[in-house]
Amino acid sequence: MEIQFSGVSKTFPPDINALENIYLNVDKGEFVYLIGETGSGKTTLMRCIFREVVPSRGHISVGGHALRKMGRFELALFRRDIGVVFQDFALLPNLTAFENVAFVLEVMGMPKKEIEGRVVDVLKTVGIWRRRALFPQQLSGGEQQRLAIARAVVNEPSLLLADEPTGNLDNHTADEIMQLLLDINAAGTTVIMATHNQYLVDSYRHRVVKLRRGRIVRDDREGGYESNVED
Ligand SMILES: Nc1ncnc2c1ncn2[C@@H]1O[C@H](COP(=O)(O)OP(=O)(O)OP(=O)(O)O)[C@@H](O)[C@H]1O
Repeated sequence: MEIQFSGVSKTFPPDINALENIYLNVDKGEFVYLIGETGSGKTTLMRCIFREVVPSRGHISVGGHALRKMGRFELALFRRDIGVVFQDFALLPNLTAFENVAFVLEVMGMPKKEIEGRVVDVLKTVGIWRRRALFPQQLSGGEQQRLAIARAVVNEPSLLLADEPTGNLDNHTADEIMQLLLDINAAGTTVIMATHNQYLVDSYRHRVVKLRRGRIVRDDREGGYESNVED
C-alpha cells in the first residue's frame, strides 16, 4: 500500500506541534524505520496513516484513498487492510492466544472453518502455537509481542504499522520478531516500524526516516541508525 503525506501538520491543544509540514512518499512493499527521540512525532505519524489522528493541515493518501474524505463505512473497510501493533492496542485479557487472533477474523465474518486454518498457520509462524490456550497475562513479554503481531497480520494486510514492536525485549528475541516482520514484508506487505532499537536498525538495513520535533530531518535509503552526514 503506498502512502503519501503532503504538507501534513498536527497541532495538539494548546500548542504542541507533533508534526510539522511532513512530505513523505512510501512505495508499495517498502520497509521503513521511523526513528527519533521520545516525543518527536513517530506515533502521531503512524496514527495519521490509520486515520486515528486527523491532521490540522495537509493531505494524506494511503492506497489511493484520500483520508480526509473518507466516510465511516469506507474507513472501516480501509482499516481492515491495515495491521497495527500499537502499544495501547491491548490484547483481550479474557480470550486465549488462539481466540485473540480468531476474534479478528470472526468480526470480519469469515467462516469458522477458514478461521481455524488461518489462526493455526499464523500462530505457528510467530512461534507461539504451543501457547495457544494461554491467556495474555500468562505469556511472557516476547510472547505477547508475537501474539500482537499474529493478530495484526492474520488478515494478510497490505500495510503493517508497528510501533516499537520490540520494546523491552532482549536482542535475541528482538531479532526473532524482526525476522517475522521481514518475512511479512517479503510476502508483499508494506511495513512502517517505529523504533528506538539502534541495534536492529543497524543490523537489518532499510530506509530510515528520522523525526525531530515533528519534522523529518533525515530520509535515507542507505539505512543505519546514525547518518554519515550531519542531519
Ligand atoms: N492526543 C494527544 N494530545 C496531546 N498531545 C499529544 C497527543 N498525542 C501526542 N501528543 C504530543 O505530541 C508529541 C509527539 O508525540 P508522539 O507520541 O507522536 O511521539 P513519539 O515520537 O512516538 O514518542 P515515543 O518515542 O516516546 O513513542 C509529544 O509532545 C506528545 O506529548
